[in-house]
Amino acid sequence: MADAIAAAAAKHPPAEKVKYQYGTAGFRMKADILDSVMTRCGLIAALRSRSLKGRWIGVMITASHNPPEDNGVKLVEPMGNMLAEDWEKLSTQMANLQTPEEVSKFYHETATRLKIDRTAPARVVIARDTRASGARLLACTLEGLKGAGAEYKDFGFLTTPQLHYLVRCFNTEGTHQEYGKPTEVGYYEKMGNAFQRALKGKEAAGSLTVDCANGVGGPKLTQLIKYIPKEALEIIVVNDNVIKPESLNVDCGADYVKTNQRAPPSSKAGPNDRCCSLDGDADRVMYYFKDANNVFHLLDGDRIATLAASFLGDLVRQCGLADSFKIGVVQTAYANGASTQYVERDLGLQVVCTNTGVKYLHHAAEKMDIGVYFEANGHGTIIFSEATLDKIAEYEPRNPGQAQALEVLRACVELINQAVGDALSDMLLVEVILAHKQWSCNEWLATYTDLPNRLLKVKVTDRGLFQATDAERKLVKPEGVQARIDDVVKKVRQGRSFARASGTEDAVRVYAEAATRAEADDLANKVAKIVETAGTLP
Ligand SMILES: CC(=O)N[C@H]1[C@@H](OP(=O)(O)O)O[C@H](CO)[C@@H](O)[C@@H]1O
Ligand SMILES: [Mg+2]
Repeated sequence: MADAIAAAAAKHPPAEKVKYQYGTAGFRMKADILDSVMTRCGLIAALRSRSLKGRWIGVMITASHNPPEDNGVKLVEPMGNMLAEDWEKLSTQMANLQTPEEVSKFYHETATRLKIDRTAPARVVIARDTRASGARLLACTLEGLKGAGAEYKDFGFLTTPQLHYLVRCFNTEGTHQEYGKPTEVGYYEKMGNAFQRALKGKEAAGSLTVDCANGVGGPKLTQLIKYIPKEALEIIVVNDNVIKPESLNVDCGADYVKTNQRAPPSSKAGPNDRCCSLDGDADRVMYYFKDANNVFHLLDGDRIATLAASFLGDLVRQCGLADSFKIGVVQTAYANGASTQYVERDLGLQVVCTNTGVKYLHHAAEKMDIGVYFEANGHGTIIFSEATLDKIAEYEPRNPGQAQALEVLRACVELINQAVGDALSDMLLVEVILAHKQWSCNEWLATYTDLPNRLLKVKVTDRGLFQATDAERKLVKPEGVQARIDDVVKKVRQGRSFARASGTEDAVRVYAEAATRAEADDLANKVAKIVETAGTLP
């Protein structure tokens, strides 16, 4: 075994002078320096599975919304969650070892230290997005899996959330928590059925145009549509060209729409046409439309969270279960202040703010009966605690009104991907809610008015100097910087601003919002200046 591991690692030596890091979203960088990382992730995935006595672990090869020449890999825990933090560290250590012998030694020493039975079965589910480098990187990963003697199932092309779904299905098969059929078709059937049940005869008003970022979401949505009757919802698929992987995320997709605050230039949507954009691996979704005056409006993750929280709140009340569960909303500091206020004051629900990165939001949501969590950029989902799920399953309605609401609630539980944020599932949920409320995007937009805001990136000598606290809303280091930021913020009406080091890019991000566009821009620029001065070493 030791030799097989070293032999696998020997096939792909690491790139010289590169420091690899399992970051917020796994390893993500230029695809041409990832070969060694993939083989070693294969080894780590096998070891992780052995540490859990052969439960299935997922490996997803993707770089999400990054440019086409990038790629990456993330590992998935048995219930479809993100990799445990101590295993992120082990992955980083493994990726940075130089020789095959060191890799083999590290594998065995880790197994001994963590008391992992090296003869236990190792089982891994693997899939990839549509990037050109994916086939090569898959082969590198398989070498690691074979080197470690793992059993694996290669599902070819999948969206990231589909892979998470499969992992959870395999690990819950035959238990009372059975999540679904562990096949790609099983995913479509589950979504399609739940969508129709949740609609309960309601119809979406007008069609929905979906920009698939020229990524894996395109062909997968085309499959999913076969399970959705056209009378219930007409979906128009655009930017689904996966034959040209160099067009992935280029001038389209959720990140383009969010960053540029505009529709993809290729969009042919007319006034009031409901549109949304997925990202490259279909775990983020952004809604938007142009109003009658051709003004563009974005309905981002905050909007999806508020829409879902208000709908679920209504359903729970209609079921007669209002006193049984507390619904909470989890946001990051990037959530628009108007959305936070809307949830707390208008919906009367609790809001928790966490660090940036979905794993933090997910963990906070796990502590709630029903936890709605979304990043402003459109990544999120809703999770129900086990006690909540049991109660919903066992509850006996007392009248026809309650029975109706309960059916919709149960269908929504099925429709929502409990494992991870899923653009296709989130999108269908939004469609269900709009159909029930008989709302167009205009009514959705009218629930509250976003505060004008600005997000800037500041280059500094060492972003490690910037240390934040209080869900990253305050800087503790460099000393004195927060006081200077507070000083400029307090002069601005409805002003709020913070700076934090990015976890994925070499920069410090500055966010500001205020009563008017001019004030928000001015505040962002002032805070950026403070950061730049503090972060530039003489
Ligand atoms: C402001 C912002 O959008 N930050 C993004 C970005 O993190 P940073 O740590 O800000 O670079 O990438 C993360 C991973 O995709 C995503 O979870 C997060 O929301
Ligand atoms: Mg993504």
